[in-house]
Amino acid sequence: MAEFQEVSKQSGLHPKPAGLVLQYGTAGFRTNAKDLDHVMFRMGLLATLRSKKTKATIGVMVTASHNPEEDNGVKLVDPMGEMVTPTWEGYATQLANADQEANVFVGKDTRYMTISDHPYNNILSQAVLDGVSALGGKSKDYGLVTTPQLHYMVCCQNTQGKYGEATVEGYYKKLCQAFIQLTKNASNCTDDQKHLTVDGANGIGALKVREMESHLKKELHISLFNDGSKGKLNHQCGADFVKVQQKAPTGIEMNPGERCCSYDGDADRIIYYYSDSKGQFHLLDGDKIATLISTFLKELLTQAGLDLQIAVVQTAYANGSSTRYLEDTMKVIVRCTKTGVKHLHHAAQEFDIGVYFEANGHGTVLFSKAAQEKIQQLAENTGTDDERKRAALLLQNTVNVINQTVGDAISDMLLIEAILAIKSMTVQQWDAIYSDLPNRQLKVKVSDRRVIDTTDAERRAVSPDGLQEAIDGLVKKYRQARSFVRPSGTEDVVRVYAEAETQESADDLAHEVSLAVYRLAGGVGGEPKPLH
Ligand SMILES: CC(=O)N[C@H]1[C@@H](OP(=O)(O)O)O[C@H](CO)[C@@H](O)[C@@H]1O
Ligand SMILES: [Mg+2]
Repeated sequence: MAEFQEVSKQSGLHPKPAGLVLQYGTAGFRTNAKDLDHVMFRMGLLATLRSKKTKATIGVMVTASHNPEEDNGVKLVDPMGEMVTPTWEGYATQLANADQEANVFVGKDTRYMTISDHPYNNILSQAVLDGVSALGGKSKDYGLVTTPQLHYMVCCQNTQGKYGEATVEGYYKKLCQAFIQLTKNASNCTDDQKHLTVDGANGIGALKVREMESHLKKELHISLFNDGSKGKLNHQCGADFVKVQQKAPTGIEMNPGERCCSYDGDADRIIYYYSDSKGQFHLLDGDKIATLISTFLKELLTQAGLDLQIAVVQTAYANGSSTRYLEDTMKVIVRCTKTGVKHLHHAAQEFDIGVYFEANGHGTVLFSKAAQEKIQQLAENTGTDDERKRAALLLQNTVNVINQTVGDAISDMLLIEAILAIKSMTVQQWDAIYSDLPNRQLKVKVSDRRVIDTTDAERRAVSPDGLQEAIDGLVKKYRQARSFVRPSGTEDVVRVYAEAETQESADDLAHEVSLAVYRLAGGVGGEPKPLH
């Protein structure tokens, strides 16, 4: 805290001359010495930040080398003595030229609010706001919002309102209007079709979906459970619990055949499920969602006569059946990236339409600028024939119901509900598009998980020696089997994934691969135990 106040106070003592713009050149900033005071101060700040980032000492050299005596300059030196990386040259230019107009939007979820009167989340977001103001930035505190809502606000702001209005009301209006326009195309939609059970994970998503309800004009009837009024955040509920445990969350009432969905704690993931008449639980994960959405989009593109390339981006955790269905039956391009949304998002940007979902239910759809323009032209062109126009309008509203900035449980839910309504599809029919291969995920503790290095989008291990050969040998024993291991990026474990023709085979394979990891990659604690 103290240093930020100091920064703020000090910053006023080193004002930037009005209108002066300098560029980080080949060798740093260089100009007449009288114009460099603010640059020096700010490069001090930048060097401090870079030092913290690299956990190393950073050099600042004040010199103008061979320039005339009245000039001076400054260069930043990176940890290994090399010049500061080019990306940071850009930051340096921006910081030196900043008219103190940093603008930061801050939001928070409901975390800790369930602990009686504990003000933790206020303290934390206030610390962020203080940090921004200490560096002279402007900020806007959105208070309680979902993660994707905050992403949406930032995008609205930086597109000068083209993406939408940067308010929570604006978000509801845009998404719900698009949803209502879409569902107008659902003829004879029954009350059963309009009903959805939502598990809010006792988090921010519950609050926000309730806030949004009036905008839906009764086109969707939501029964909300785990709304935070009594249960604990993410405890025995929420998207991650449902996906990993492959069972229904506690705290909800499920009737056979009824569609249910779960959000996660900050509402950027969604998972669907239902239980059949025999009480058997069925999960519809991110792969099923990606398949439903891409099927819908592909049909609309054909009807609209639009030649746009559509791709689905997955990770190694995608069920093998989903990949096969997408490639062989739907004939769409499928890409596999490393785990982590930033990788999927990046890959999806390369296509006219990129549908990306992690199996755990985090995902969205990206439309290139050109694709959006083509759709809009067709929708607005008066000469377009009726069928093409209808499809183009549906595509346009689909674009609007989607939060393209990031995976968004609420937006994804509205899109899925609209698709099911338009196609008059039950959750069972959706589930029957393809059958998941039984699968199992396990974790193995090792002394240093970095000994495992992978390649081919994490599907093959290149170290330690012998591990991949061992996995290959085990996989051969089972039908329709696949398995891979990778160090988690968020927990101190090695994750093991296996799928096979039967649940028993998937479980056995996962166990045997866990043993191989334990033996070859420095397992700690007791040996992994068989599941049966
Ligand atoms: C198998 C799995 O679900 N992994 C998750 C998990 O990453 P790991 O690196 O596997 O710990 O957390 C990530 C961040 O939330 C999420 O993007 C990812 O999908
Ligand atoms: Mg989340």
